[in-house]
Amino acid sequence: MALIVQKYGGSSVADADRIKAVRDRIKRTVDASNQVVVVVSAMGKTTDGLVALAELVSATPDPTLAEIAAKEREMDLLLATGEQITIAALSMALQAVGQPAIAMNGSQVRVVTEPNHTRARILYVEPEQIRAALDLGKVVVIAGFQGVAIDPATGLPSNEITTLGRGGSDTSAVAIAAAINADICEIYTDVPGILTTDPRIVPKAQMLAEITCDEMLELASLGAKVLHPRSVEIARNFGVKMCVRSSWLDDAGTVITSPRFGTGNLKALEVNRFVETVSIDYDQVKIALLQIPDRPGIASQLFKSLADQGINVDLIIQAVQETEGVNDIAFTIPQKQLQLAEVVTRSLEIGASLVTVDSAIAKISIMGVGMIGQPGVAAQMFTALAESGINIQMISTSEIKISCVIASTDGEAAIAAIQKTFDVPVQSHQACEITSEANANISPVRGVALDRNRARIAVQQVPDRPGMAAKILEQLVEQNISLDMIVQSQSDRDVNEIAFTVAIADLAKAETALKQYTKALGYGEVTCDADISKVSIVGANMIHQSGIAARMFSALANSDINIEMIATSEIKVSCVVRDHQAEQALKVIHQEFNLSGDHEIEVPSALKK
Ligand SMILES: Nc1ncnc2c1ncn2[C@@H]1O[C@H](COP(=O)(O)OP(=O)(O)O)[C@@H](O)[C@H]1O
Ligand SMILES: N[C@@H](CC(=O)OP(=O)(O)O)C(=O)O
Repeated sequence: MALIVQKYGGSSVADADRIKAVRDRIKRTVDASNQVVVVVSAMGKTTDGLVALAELVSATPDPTLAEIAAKEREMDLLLATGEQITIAALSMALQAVGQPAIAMNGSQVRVVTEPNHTRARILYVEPEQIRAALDLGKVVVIAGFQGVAIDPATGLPSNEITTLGRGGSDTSAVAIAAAINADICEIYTDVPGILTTDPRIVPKAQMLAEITCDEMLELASLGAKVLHPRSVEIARNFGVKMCVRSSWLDDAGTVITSPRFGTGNLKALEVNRFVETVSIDYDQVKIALLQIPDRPGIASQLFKSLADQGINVDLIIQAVQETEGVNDIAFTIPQKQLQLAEVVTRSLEIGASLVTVDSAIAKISIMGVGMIGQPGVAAQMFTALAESGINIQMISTSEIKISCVIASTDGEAAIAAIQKTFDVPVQSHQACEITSEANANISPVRGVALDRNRARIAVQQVPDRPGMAAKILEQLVEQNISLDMIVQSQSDRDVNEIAFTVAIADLAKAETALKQYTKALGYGEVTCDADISKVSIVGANMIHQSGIAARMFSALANSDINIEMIATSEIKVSCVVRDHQAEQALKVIHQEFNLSGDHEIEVPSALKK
């Protein structure tokens, strides 16, 4: 007998017929001698409807931060009703066919969360009531996406309802699976599994039989909404076996593979150690091209020429410039390839006003899956460096890694400062091999993701001195705003631009918070742009092959799509493009890496509209 958690998303329980179909699958699973815990989302687009209702009755122009915060408690009460409808209906449906079942909402189970409304993290899940109901032969049907806040004064659960953030019921399911030590957590949705990209945009996207947690984390956090990234993080930390399947089909789906056994603390499910290691790499040189024309094809020409010479580019950063029509691009490469890279870069006629080379640099990185959605971690890192008087020259972030380029003479002090702040071991840096034979056959790009829910904020004329990045981020951390793709441009002046992307929903709050401190912190204009999208490629094997980013940039350039921001990590490359070109961007990149299969994927919930 296996203990199985099955999660059904909104599309799988959208109406009475779908609820009955789900009921039948659950019954079959129980009849095959398994114990089943079911986690469900709100029916269809119910949550969207509730959000729209809140907007209709309470929207105010230019809300203050206090007004935004005041609404969040009621918002949670409202949104939590969606899942409550589904649990009651599904439990009744099961009982009607003779299957004992009990419906429980997040506070009845005691899915205990931080006291943060609208995006609470799960602290722990009490397993006792679930186990007791299972022992009575019942199917336990639990509302996903919601919990009950801890009371910080007593350390006990309060009566305050919280929600986990949009898409959060995958996270509820995996957290519950970890807490009850389930054999597997199955995520049922409207596609056959994880595909190379969203089949609603590229119908011939291909199924992946397996995907690693690391790849899935990046894909999910870069916009593949099929899984909530925090659910993958918990699966990885706790060694929860996980798969994604269609609730319309009996196909096996995609298995999410985890490289290690779980070591997490069940009393701090989503608030484990955020940062796992720190590493420093002195074998890097920074090349910056300043004030190059902002038009399609520039990045592609540059990185293609470097790739043609076998130069393995590590960090690439392209940031926004205060001057219209020009950009700065900076990148790092291994020391031994400097001479060649310099010749290539200087011989290109792409109109850079200046090419600078700095070989006295080091790249310091912190890593950890727990960093996802934790706005405070980057700020803590930048503060640790600032307090030691260390200036950050370049920043690049991914969901699970933050890298800063600093002067190599600051290397030891930087490691000491970060170890003190995060209490983490130093991981020796492993230089990456260029195209090893063993890896040559595995596709370097496994998936392409699009995130249309992001907006870009650029803070201009930031004084180039220690502590500025940290101070800027702290304003956002205070508002609990998660940001990603933080890029700080290289500059020949004594000011930098710091740009990042935030969820569109957080844009007004972020803008208000940052504008409040313009004078006090001495930076220039804060500009916001909600008309952008982020398109990314992901693949664990990318690091072993040079020229992958160049191919992505070329595909975009050939379609006349301008790249407005670039950020890379070992396993992903992300580009910001204009929103109206976003789908086209995704399609041409998917095609460039030959990711399409030979038949079209059906998305049953999309057909119904
Ligand atoms: N790489 C991908 N693989 C599979 N589905 C994807 C991918 N990227 C985006 N999607 C989208 O995710 C959708 C499933 O997520 P979601 O709508 O949240 O499902 P549910 O209703 O089950 O919670 C799919 O219908 C598909 O359009
Ligand atoms: N109903 C919530 C939670 C959720 O996870 O939904 P779904 O599984 O349908 O993405 C939302 O729409 O955000």
